[in-house]
This record gives sequence, C-alpha cells and structure tokens, in this order.
Amino acid sequence: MKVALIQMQVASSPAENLQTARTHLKDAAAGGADIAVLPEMFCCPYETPNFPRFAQKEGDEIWQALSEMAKENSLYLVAGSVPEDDDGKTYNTSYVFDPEGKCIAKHRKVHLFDIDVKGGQRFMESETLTAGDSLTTFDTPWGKMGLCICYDIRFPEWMRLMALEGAKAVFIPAAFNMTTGPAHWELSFRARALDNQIYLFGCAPARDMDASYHSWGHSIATNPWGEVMAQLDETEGILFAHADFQREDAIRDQLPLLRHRRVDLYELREIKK
Ligand SMILES: NC(=O)CC(=O)C(=O)O
Repeated sequence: MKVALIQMQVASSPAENLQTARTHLKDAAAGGADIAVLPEMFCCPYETPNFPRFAQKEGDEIWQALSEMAKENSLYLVAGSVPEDDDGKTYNTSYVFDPEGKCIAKHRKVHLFDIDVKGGQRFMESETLTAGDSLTTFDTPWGKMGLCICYDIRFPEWMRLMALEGAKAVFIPAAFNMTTGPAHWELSFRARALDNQIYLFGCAPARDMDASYHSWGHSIATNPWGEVMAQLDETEGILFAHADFQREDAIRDQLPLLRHRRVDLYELREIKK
C-alpha cells in the first residue's frame, strides 16, 4: 500500500486551499499513491474563531470537491480535516473517500486540543469546537484502517482501541506546533506505532511564519517496529511511504505484544454511547 502525505501551505481562502490540494493530489496519483492524506484544517487557517466561520455541512461544496478529487485521481483520500457544521455545533472532522468518490468514513476529533504551556503554545479548541465521541475505522483492499486527528494521538488507549478493532495502519491529519512538535511529534508517532505494532501516517500543514499558529510540519510515516520510515521538514512537499502488512504480521508473530497482554488482570473497552 503506497501512501502520499501532502504537506501543503494553508492560505486564508478555501478555494485557494482546494486548488493547492487538487494540484498535489494529481502529483500523488502520478507517483502511484493508493491512499493520499491531507493535513488537519487544510482548508482553514488554524485559529479558533475561524472554525465556525469556515464550517460547512457534510455534503456541501468542500465535501463535494474532495469527493471529486478522490474520483478524478482514483485513489482513497483521507481528506485532512475541516470544520464541520452540524446543528449549530462545529466539529473538527476528517472524511475519507474511496476511489469512486464515496464517503466511507468520518471522524470527529475526540480529544480537543486545549493546552497552555508556560512560555510556549496556548490553544483552546473548546472555545469554538465540540468534541466527537466515536472511534473510527474503515475498510480498504489492504485491510481495516484507523483514523484520528492530531491531539487524539496523545491518548494511548484510543490508538489501542483502533488496533484492537483490527486497524493495520492509522491515518492522522495533524498540526503540532513549535512548542510541542520538537518535543513530542516523532516520539508520539514512534511510541504509538511500537505499542500497537501498526503503521502510522501523520500529515501536517507546511509551516507559515505569517500565520498565527506555526505548524511543526514534519509529516511522518512510522512502522510497526517503531521506526521512522520517512519524514519531511517544515516546507511544502509530498512524502511517499509504503506499508508492508506481511512485515507487520511477521513482527506481531515474533514479538507478540498484543497477544501477551494480561487481559485477565486489566481491560480496555470502548463505552458505546
Ligand atoms: N493540534 C493538536 O491537536 C495537537 C497538538 O498540536 C499537540 O498535541 O501538540
């Protein structure tokens, strides 16, 4: 399975952002990608007042444009995330489209990014966003995949639940920043990939020092052995990476972490709402 992570610049105009995504998706398809991934909030500068301002309903113009792009390029599209308007609430939502343009999954960011690091990054998604409440996986010809958004990666239980549901890889549109990126980005991807013996693909916006939120960039692919397979710097570009699920199975056979869990002593379960 060949994945293309599209680390694009985010402008203030949704139309411009869609055009940028369209151009890069053509290159991803030409490069042989089976699945292409866009960044968190690729269509809207990452600022809390923008989320309700830019929000659209599922099925509106942005959703339709993304569906067309998946179809035009005949690939699975993990369409980053966008502000979604539903019943007066705004969610940070990621849609997944199949190569026919059908929407096959939708994840609303479950863990809202509310942090205030002394001398560093402050951000309060809960000022304008509502949290989702569902675990998200979807089926592909390569097996079941997981989907979460940025801050969700910091919660090991959430990733473990996706692995226990059978996800062989997890896609993570994300946007760490200049405080947390250098400290925790690569470490989080390596740790979650190793704990769960899965591939992880994180796709971030390119850094824009004129924006109010400075993305760390560094879109990344990690493997089930806990290694970084490839990583970009902060500039715009496409990262191609392969997932080899035979290797994943072999690692799980040789180092059976998931089988060695002592479920007679402890338990992790999803509480269905
Ligand atoms: N932007 C996020 O949701 C998360 C983030 O930047 C971090 O965890 O650090």
